Amino acid sequence: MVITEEHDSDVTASFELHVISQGVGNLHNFVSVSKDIWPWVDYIHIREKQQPPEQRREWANQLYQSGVPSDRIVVNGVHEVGQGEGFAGVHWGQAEFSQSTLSIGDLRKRIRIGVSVHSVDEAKAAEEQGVDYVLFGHIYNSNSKPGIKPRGLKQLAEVCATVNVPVIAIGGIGSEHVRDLRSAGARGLAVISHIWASEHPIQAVSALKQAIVESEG
Ligand SMILES: Cc1nc(C(=O)O)sc1CCOP(=O)(O)O
Repeated sequence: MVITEEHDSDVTASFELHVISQGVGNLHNFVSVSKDIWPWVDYIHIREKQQPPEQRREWANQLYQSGVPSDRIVVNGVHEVGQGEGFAGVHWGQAEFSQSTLSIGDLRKRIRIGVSVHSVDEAKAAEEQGVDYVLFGHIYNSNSKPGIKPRGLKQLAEVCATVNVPVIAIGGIGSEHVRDLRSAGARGLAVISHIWASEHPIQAVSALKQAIVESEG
C-alpha cells in the first residue's frame, strides 16, 4: 500500500508514532510541518527543554490554533501538569520524574503522563508510580545523544518483558527499524531527527507510518 499525502492519512495502526520537537527556533517551520503531518502521528511532543514552561505551552497553543487536534499534542515538563490539561498529556524527563514530589497517581486522573527511562529499574520505578507509558532509549546511535553508547534492541526487549505499561522506543530510529522494534515488544516509536533533519519531513512521516502499517499483523 502507498500512503500519499492526500489520501489514506487516517489509516490506523496499533503501534504508536510520536514525533518530538527539536529546536523550535524556527517556529513557523515547526507549526507548518506539524499541521501537515498530524494525521499520521499519534502524538506531537513540544520538548524544548531549554525554554521556559510558558513558552512550551504557547507553542502547544499555536499548534492547536493551526489545526493540530489537542489530543495529539503533548507538552514536556513537570511544570505543565496543570497547564497540560486540555492537551493529550505531559511527558517528563527522568530527572524531573525522580526528583518530583508530585504524586503521579493523583495527577493521572487528570492527565496522561509519560516518563523517559534508560534502564529496566527506571522503567519499573515509573510503572510503580502509575505512569501511562515509558519512553526507552536510546536504541540506536543518535546525533541527538552524541557520545553516549546506544542501549540497543536487547535492553529494549528486557524492558518490554519486565513492565506492563507500553514501552515507546526512541533514539536513532527510522522506517527500517519498525519491525525489529515491534519484535522486541515495543508498543510504539518516537523520532526527532528522522523528521526534522529531513529535507522532506512530510514524506519522512508518511513513509514511517507506511512502515508501521505494513508491519501490522
Ligand atoms: C529525546 C531523546 N531521548 C532519548 C532517550 O534515550 O531518552 S534519545 C532522544 C533523542 C532521539 O532523537 P533522534 O530521533 O534524533 O535519534
